[in-house]
Amino acid sequence: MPAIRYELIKTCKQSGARLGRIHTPHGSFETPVFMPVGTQATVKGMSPDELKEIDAHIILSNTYHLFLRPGSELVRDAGGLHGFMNWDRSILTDSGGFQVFSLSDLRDITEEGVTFRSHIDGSKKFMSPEISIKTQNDLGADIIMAFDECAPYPCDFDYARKSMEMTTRWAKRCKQAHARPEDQALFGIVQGSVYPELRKESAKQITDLDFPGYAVGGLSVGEPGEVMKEMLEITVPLLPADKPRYLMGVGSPDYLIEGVIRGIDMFDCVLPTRIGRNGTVFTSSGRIIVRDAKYARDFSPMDPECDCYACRNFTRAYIRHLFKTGEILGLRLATWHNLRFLINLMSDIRQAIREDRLLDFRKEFFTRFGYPL
Ligand SMILES: N#Cc1ccc(CCNc2nc3cc4nc(N)[nH]c(=O)c4cc3[nH]2)cc1
Ligand SMILES: [Zn+2]
Repeated sequence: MPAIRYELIKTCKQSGARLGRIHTPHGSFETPVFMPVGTQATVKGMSPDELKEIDAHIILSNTYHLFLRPGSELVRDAGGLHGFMNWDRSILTDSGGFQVFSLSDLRDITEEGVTFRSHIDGSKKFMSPEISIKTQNDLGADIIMAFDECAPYPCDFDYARKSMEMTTRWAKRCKQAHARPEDQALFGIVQGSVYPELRKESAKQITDLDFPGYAVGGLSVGEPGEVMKEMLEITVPLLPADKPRYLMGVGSPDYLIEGVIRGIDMFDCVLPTRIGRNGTVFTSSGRIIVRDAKYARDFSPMDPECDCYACRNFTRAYIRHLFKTGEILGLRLATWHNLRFLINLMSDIRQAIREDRLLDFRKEFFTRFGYPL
């Protein structure tokens, strides 16, 4: 009995996008879905009850951070991530590959694994496919990710090829090391940088290993948006239609819509929570920097069309005041709203798929939000 089951409900006649449902040991949820990021076993500024209030059904946490602090054995002994953070819905953990490359320095990558210095205290650490999987087995997430190398952008073809082939060898080692495939679904990750031939090869090599779901990695790393879309158009059709497809690190409204149109079911990104903490919020007519002086006497909600707690109870003037005075509630309300905005966007996208009008929805949304068509 596999740990998760993907149910394909409908394909949009206008765009080819999919409406689905993923069933996990901690509940099921509709797709396409946006996953709030809770890097260190907490979505910054949000309690589990508040995440449920905004209708979040799956959150992401990071192996790299929890491996360094507090350590996966402590989390295991606390009842895994679900017990430790008291979240009884679904969790996905990233494998640490990307974070090692993006957060720590003094790295040494070998076939065996990666030696790096902790970004916390500079101490020398080592992570391998086996250590990543053992850590994720301890953390107990419903969906875990293969330990991969996310090639830097840009990189030359030869580096990308060598890196992609090592990621495939590492993926095999992850499958072998995985202790509980019936409880935790291990997703493979397709690499290949921005080279079509390598993307096709990686998709074949990774899908030949037969995982319960697949991620498109190596994107949202600084490449032009057009290149990301091209890589999706090449890669996604090579992934099995009866398994979830997850685009890692993507979360701006335009690329959520573009990714769904190209067959992606799952997304995660720190964008809504990170820019929220800096006072930038989404509204139906584009982003606003709510801490700007122009909102000092603006007694309207952040987004008049939003149903969230922050927009129903507070004004831009008040939230600007909270940011200007460094009050924690400001960060929380902006985070709360940005997450609810993206969760509502995914709900609108799912409804557009049901009604076979996702391309029309894109046009309407891009026009109102101020994106170029
Ligand atoms: N604010 C903000 C903000 C900060 C960073 C980003 C880029 C996130 N992009 C990204 N995350 C990723 C995670 C990943 N994890 C793994 N294991 N492998 C990847 O190739 C990978 C690729 C990614 N690309 C986007 C927005
Ligand atoms: Zn709101």
